[in-house]
Amino acid sequence: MTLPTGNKVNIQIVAQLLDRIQEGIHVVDINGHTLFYNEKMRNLEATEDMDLLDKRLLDVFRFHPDENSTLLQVLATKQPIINVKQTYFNANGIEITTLNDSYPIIVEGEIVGAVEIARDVSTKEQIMKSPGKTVHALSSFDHWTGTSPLIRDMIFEGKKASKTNSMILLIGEPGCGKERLAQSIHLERRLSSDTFHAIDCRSIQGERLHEEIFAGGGFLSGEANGTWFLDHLEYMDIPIQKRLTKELMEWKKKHRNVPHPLLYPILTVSKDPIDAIQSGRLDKELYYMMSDVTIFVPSLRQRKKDIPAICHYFINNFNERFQTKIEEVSHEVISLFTQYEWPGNVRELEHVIEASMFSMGHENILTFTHLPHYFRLKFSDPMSGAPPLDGSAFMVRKGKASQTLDAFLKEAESYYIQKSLQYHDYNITKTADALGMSRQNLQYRLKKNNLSKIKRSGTPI
Ligand SMILES: Nc1ncnc2c1ncn2[C@@H]1O[C@H](COP(=O)(O)OP(=O)(O)OP(=O)(O)O)[C@@H](O)[C@H]1O
Repeated sequence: MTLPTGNKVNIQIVAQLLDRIQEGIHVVDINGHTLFYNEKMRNLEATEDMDLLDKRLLDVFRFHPDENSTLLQVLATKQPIINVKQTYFNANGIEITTLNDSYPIIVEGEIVGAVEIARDVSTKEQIMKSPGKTVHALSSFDHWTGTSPLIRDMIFEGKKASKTNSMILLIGEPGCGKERLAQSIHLERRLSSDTFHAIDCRSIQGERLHEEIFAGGGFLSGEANGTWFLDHLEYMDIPIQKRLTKELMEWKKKHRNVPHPLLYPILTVSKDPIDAIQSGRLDKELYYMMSDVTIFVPSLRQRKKDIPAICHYFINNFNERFQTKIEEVSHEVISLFTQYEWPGNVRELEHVIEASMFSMGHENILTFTHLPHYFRLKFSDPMSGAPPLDGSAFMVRKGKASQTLDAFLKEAESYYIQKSLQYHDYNITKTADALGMSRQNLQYRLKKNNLSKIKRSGTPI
């Protein structure tokens, strides 16, 4: 049978082809509205379950640390922007690093839109940040920051588990401290530091992972000793999970009554295991076999009370590393941190503190203005008295009849101008430049949208 032809069919063919490739593709029209978003981009941003048509403007607002959206810049300058590295936390709290190329789309000499091509380099980035598998500076239970009941329970469970020889399953969201807990259990068992081996199934897959686990010297080779920390099982291919289940069952039978086994497996899942089983990412047998001793590591949002102590801990660490003398985080920032949901958990907080301290001069108190731009955009300046700018507030309103497109676009314009002003520290010239309009035009729109009184702490615009 020959392929049917026609524009509609051609578009479908191209869309299906683009869904099969390993680069994320995002195409916007001249107004910055999303026209196309391929499968890989949805995976990267963890937006698989979202109706992107409802999220168009939020896609456009996906600003990254210290950078404006490259797609919007290409629309404004009509010039390609190549090889821009962007690191951010996606909707599932996973840290993603991409290398992006953005190009204008030109039709008959006119720019009609822009395309972003994102190469996922997260795995390489993680390997560069943590070379080698053996960790030397391990954290013990004495170094856990936080006193909230959930953390105290977790430490209690961790110490209890370390008195057994059982295999241990840790469940918790990305960045909440599962590896840190595994290290503490390892040290509590009085095993030597250099026998803590970590295998991250997120960065090692296929044949290599198979070798790490089953080949000579590997985890289940019978020659290994110490703690084997097998991280993110839900990323392991199902056939490897099935083989692992069989071999771990054997291991359990053999070691049930051995007082000092050579091997202590600690495994992790960073998703709800029942969801992971239902979505075909976790083998049911493996889960039931390894869940005799299960410890839940709380997310940061479940223990917000610990945020000030964790900030203090990171400030001390980075002071030592950067030779700085930052003393504290302002009350306003602590209050914003407490409102925020932290999808990337303690690791995300660590990144925010690190980036903020990097941007500080001789000040000794970390305030709102030091926070990374992408993070500030999530809130309004606590000093300005303006209400927080929440995209969903105008995008989705329960119980409100749908409005005309015209009314919606007016609201969207007002929202976007406010966001841009905030991003550019309320500087009219920079905001007008970024929006691709003259100062006069921006001032007219501020007036029209009743925004001319918006200002940053005491500075009239
Ligand atoms: N209670 C804590 N006090 C201080 N630092 C912490 C605490 N919990 C976690 N961290 C730090 O947060 C970062 C993330 O922790 P860790 O790597 O253990 O998380 P994880 O749950 O294993 O993450 P992932 O699932 O992404 O591998 C590390 O730098 C760790 O040292």
